[in-house]
Amino acid sequence: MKSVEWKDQVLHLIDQTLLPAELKIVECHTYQEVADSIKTMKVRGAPAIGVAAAYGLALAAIHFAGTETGKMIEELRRAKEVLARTRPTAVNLFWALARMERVWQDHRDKDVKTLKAVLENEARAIDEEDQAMNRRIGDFGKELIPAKARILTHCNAGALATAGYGTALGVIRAAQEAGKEVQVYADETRPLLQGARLTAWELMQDNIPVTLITDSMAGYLMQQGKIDLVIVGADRITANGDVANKIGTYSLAVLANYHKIPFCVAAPLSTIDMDLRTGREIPIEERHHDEIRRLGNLQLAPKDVKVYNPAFDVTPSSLIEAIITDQGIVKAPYEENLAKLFKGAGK
Ligand SMILES: CSC[C@H]1O[C@H](OP(=O)(O)O)[C@H](O)[C@@H]1O
Repeated sequence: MKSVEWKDQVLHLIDQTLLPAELKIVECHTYQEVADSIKTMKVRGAPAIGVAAAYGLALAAIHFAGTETGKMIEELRRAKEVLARTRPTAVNLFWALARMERVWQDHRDKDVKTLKAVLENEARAIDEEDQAMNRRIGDFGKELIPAKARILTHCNAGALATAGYGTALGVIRAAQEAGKEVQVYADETRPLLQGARLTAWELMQDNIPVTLITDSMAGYLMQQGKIDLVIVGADRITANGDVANKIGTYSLAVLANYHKIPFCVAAPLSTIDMDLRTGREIPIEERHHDEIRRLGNLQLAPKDVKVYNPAFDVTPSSLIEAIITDQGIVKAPYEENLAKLFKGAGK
């Protein structure tokens, strides 16, 4: 399953706002259409957002009509600003944009045709590398999964949230592929229901046993001894191991800690922001109030009720058992061990 697919210089996206009722592919021919798809959550999930943005810049390059490289770079800078303003929390977006900018800076003395080609190739590389990273995350992470495991996950950190295979769901896939007996509890993940709409759908496509629960049930399942492990994705991890992820993640981490259940995070290195020392510095996206007041056409609350709608929260590294990355499993002390990981990866 490819949430983002580059075919004939057009970006094809699964419109995730329509799942599970409808599997519809939308085409993006311009970087503006990519930016709109990110803002409106047609494509979502930190790695998928980064890959889509990279292809957005490839589209900006391909559709540049001029002949001067300098003018083309000006257009690319404009496209980068538009894409950077779509969503503030997932660092993969800014990581991908910065990587694409390094490519056009390194080739600023080349002709327009060459620059178009190298940028398209770089976006493809980011796509392919993300898929490979997720497989490695799965390979490392499956070692943490017991032979028979009841796993709780939050939101969607699967193939739909990445270039393929998934991060948290990639670990679950790899564990099942290794013959482990996994059973997943997916909480619905209000307000946009990525768990109910996307994770439940995605796991059922792969015949991975999944039970849907409401967000408020997680504590009760833990209290009943029905959860062996919690595993989630991430949108940004800071140098000390604090993790920004979908709103509700912090609550799960506190509950898991209270019940002495391992709480693990799966993410590629492109989600780790070593420029931020702690989670307090992570910009948290606040989304439209109607996402809470309404559910599609259903008015759930008074039209003018006051709303607070942060899309993410920050889990302190003290509540995290392990961060599973494409370069290996990291445990506390996170500041020291994440720095070692980056050094080892030559980053
Ligand atoms: C594999 S990272 C997925 C990450 O992104 C989700 O947020 P959103 O659906 O708003 O893009 C959520 O935080 C997931 O854990």
